[in-house]
Amino acid sequence: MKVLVTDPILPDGIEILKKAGLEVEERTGLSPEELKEAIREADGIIIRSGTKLTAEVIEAAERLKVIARAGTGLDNVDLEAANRKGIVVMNCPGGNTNSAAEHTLAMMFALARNIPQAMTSLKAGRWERKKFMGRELMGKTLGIIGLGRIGSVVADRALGLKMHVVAYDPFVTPEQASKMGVELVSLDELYARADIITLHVPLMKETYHLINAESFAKMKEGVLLINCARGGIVDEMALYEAMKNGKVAGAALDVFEKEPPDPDHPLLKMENFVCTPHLGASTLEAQKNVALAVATQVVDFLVHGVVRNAVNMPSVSAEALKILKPYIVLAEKLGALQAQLAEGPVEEIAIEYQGEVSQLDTEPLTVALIKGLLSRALREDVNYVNAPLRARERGIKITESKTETAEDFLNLIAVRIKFKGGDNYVAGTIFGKTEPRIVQINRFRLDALPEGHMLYIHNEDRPGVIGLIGVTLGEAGLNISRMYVGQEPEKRRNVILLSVDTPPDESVVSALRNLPHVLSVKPLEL
Ligand SMILES: NC(=O)c1ccc[n+]([C@@H]2O[C@H](COP(=O)([O-])OP(=O)(O)OC[C@H]3O[C@@H](n4cnc5c(N)ncnc54)[C@H](O)[C@@H]3O)[C@@H](O)[C@H]2O)c1
Ligand SMILES: O=C(O)CC[C@@H](O)C(=O)O
Repeated sequence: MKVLVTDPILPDGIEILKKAGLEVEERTGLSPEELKEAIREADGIIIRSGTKLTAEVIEAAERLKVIARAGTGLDNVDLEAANRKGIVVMNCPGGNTNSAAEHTLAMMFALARNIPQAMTSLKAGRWERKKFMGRELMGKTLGIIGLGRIGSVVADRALGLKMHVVAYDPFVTPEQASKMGVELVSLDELYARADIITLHVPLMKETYHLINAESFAKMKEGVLLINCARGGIVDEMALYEAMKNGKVAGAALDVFEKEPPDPDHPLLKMENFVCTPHLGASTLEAQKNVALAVATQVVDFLVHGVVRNAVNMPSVSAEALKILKPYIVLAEKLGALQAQLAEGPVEEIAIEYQGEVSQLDTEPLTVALIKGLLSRALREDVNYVNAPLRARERGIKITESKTETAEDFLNLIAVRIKFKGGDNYVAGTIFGKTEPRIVQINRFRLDALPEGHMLYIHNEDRPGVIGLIGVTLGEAGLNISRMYVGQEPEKRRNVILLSVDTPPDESVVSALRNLPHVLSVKPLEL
């Protein structure tokens, strides 16, 4: 398998890929056209912020299975296009958190003490001590927008500088914030109170131009602004205006809406504007962390099938996968069984996890079950990434419930589906630690290994029917490897589930259907 690396990552990471037997193609600085060509044959791609994976580029990939970001931000990847193609998208959060937080602090000091400007002036032969009067950080209020990984490290370090820290983050509780020593406030209150504002939110629809002319109007006179998160969160022209009219006394940007910014960008001409070319993660430590992390994740996924830090499918660690794997297999087979039993388009799937399995992370099992069900109709167009999306697109309602105990079994996955015109119930369990079994199909209780070519037969409970079925299959050269027979006494009906070594063709199925007392025959593939 081939991994394309289109932004520089440290050799330590490349080594890990090669040692795992992956072919590595390092090609940086590609044009969009060159990227489309290079990605065509890749099984995985590793990127940083320099590569834009647009829908058009992703569409050009013919066997791509994973997009891995050596870093955090995924705003340069068209996630929807990746979802549509069933490509796993993963990042390496955490590896550059400290570096990005320290860069933010460096920017804060640079702004507060005019370090870049003073240095430029001195290097130009001037000695301007009066001009570069600074301000202390101690006692000032720092407003953090986005109290996630980086925001909280910045908060911790700022508290060490004896600053007051207020933060706005709608997804953090006041209790969580207060444990960090941070006061959670509304965005307007943050604008009103902060002497310095720093941004640590991802760039999304909701955060695009979050800082705009209206927000500057609500800020304190002489506020300092720092953005080491993503370009586009700040409306750069509004910032320019706010700096020109003195509302913002200084601003520091590590990131720009367009990278690199045009050389005549008006902010670059402002003296109180400090900037770096997207260096937040550019430390040896962070680059080593992300190179090792991204390479290990890609190897884990391409070579061992283990998914970590994926943003578009449930992530499962290697340890968890060992426990979950048999249930994933069972869930997928239950989905496939339901798809083949359904006599109309599926409208609803209700999954109940009972007993031991209810204590596990069942999200991957639900995804596997949906995949098993939809694979019958959509084949290669559905996988673990896009299965829930495909189900939603088809208007299928999915519900999941859990009960701690399972009657008669240690663990049970029960699935009822509603389709146009009826419903079906199937349930399965894991025997021992790894053996999947189907234990119920509607009211028929059984103990069947869900594997290979099977026939699901309803017949009237009369002597000789099973014999006739055996003879018909034997005459067609089909060997029965397993057979499960159950009764529905009140209707005097039998249900037979049998496994055959080779798939029965249509003539055999129709011969079985024509046998006396046989009511229905359904071939199944599990
Ligand atoms: N400059 C660099 O080189 C560099 C390096 C690393 C990360 N980053 C960027 O820094 C940003 C933060 O990274 P992180 O690892 O801390 O991410 P994170 O996911 O840990 O934290 C983001 C926080 O933002 C909050 N949030 C989301 N929407 C919000 C909104 N509308 N208002 C307020 N808060 C909101 C979330 O609840 C979360 O707590 C990302 O954009 C990332 O790409 C930049
Ligand atoms: O690739 C980089 O150096 C930038 C990384 C950073 O922006 C991130 O989001 O992790």
